[in-house]
Amino acid sequence: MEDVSTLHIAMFPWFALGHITPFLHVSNKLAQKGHKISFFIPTKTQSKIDHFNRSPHLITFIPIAVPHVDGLPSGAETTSDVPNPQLFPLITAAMERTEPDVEILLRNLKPDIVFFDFAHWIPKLARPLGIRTVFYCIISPLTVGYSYGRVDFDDEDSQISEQTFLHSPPDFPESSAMNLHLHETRLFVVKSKPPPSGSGGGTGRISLLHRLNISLKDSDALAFKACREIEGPFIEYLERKFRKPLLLAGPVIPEPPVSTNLDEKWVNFLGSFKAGSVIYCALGSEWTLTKDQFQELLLGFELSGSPFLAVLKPPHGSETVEEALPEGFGERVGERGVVHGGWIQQRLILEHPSVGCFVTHCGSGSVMEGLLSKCELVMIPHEGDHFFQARLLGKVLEAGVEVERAEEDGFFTRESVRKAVRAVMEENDSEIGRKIKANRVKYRELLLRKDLESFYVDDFSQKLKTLLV
Ligand SMILES: C[C@@H]1O[C@H](OP(=O)(O)OP(=O)(O)OC[C@H]2O[C@@H](n3ccc(=O)[nH]c3=O)[C@H](O)[C@@H]2O)[C@H](O)[C@H](O)[C@H]1O
Repeated sequence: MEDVSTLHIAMFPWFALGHITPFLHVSNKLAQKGHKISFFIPTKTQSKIDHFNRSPHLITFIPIAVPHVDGLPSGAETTSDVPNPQLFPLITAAMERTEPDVEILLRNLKPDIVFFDFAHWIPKLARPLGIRTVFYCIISPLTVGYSYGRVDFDDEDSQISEQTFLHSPPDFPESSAMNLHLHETRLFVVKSKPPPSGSGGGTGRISLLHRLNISLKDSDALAFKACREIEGPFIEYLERKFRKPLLLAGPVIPEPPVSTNLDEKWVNFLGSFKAGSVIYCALGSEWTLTKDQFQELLLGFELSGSPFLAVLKPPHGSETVEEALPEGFGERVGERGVVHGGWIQQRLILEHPSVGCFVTHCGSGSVMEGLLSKCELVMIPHEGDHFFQARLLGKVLEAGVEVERAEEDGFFTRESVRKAVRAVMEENDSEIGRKIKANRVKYRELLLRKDLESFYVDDFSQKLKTLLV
């Protein structure tokens, strides 16, 4: 019988840094168990993540040439290389065109297993080659459980509307807490419909949710970056839905940053405030606010009375964050607040003792970093999985507060921002605040438990081996 003491695993994540990076984090954990990894990566993108590779002797990057698709900026490889989300379908189309190269690589490299996510055609390529396929999902089981099976993609007449997504499936855990708001459902409608023609053609015109459904159905096994201690009921829900192995990689806590040096500018700024007093706000790598929401958010921080550091892209229609600031804002907040338009060392900022509150869009990376920090959490979810992460943190785990928004258009006001921030920062003054703080401490301790991560990585590694038997 074949020796399965260690495996050769190929990784083929969706061409977005929010996916490539967590695929590399799980590769690091698997390499610690001795598994060899061939990591398929768009050629120029490799330099952006090289520094996360903790086991270069076991993790080899395999460059993938990304074909040009009309309408994409020259050289664009991932979603972070395009100026707006309307161009994401073109990235999808470019990924589809790598299929012949991926097939040759799989044939030549002969891995035991391939991990993939949105490239729904991987099982079809891999099966004849005797390679097992794992749909590795960096978005939560909760999100997948809520979204799966809502639309019959084989029925061309299937009607898709906001109502399709408004309520949880019948037997869904915590169903009333999970129901989406009307403004949130629209995004799911968009993600259910094929992108418009002129989006690269071919299978690039399969909707994102359709892709997800095919991947879930056709793969040999499902695997999630998740743990039962946090998402138990939702994991059990998926186990009931899919009669195939469901593996858990655990929280997959990224290794600490190599550099321990926070830029001096931020050391000086944060160092001038007392412990736990500063609000840090960042909305991930993809979200650009409208100008009025950009201003409401900042006015909310101003009203809160706390010092703040807001890391935001210039809003739509503005070249810089400075030109978009509310009238008289700089004079009023003075040294108390900074609005920064560039990239920042988020993990180091969150570790700074002066930072007491993290206002997050609930991207999966930021949620984990927030839970691992000592900060209180305020959630302003932006899309897809963010909504569910926000409900999970706010309503199920009761470990943070979500900013209230208008049902119809999702608009949040300065007052709703102020209210959420004050609720967590003055936790000692209210029963709800005290409960949230206690829960946040509980989940931080849980995630930092040494045996939690090692249990999941060991178990994940073992169960992957059984897929070969
Ligand atoms: C497809 C989508 O990718 C999304 O990525 P996004 O960048 O929005 O958010 P994070 O996962 O928090 O990832 C953002 C990452 O960037 C880091 N960072 C951010 C801003 C900054 O100034 N400096 C930093 O170091 C941050 O620390 C985090 O690790 C999400 O996954 C989402 O769940 C998924 O659906």
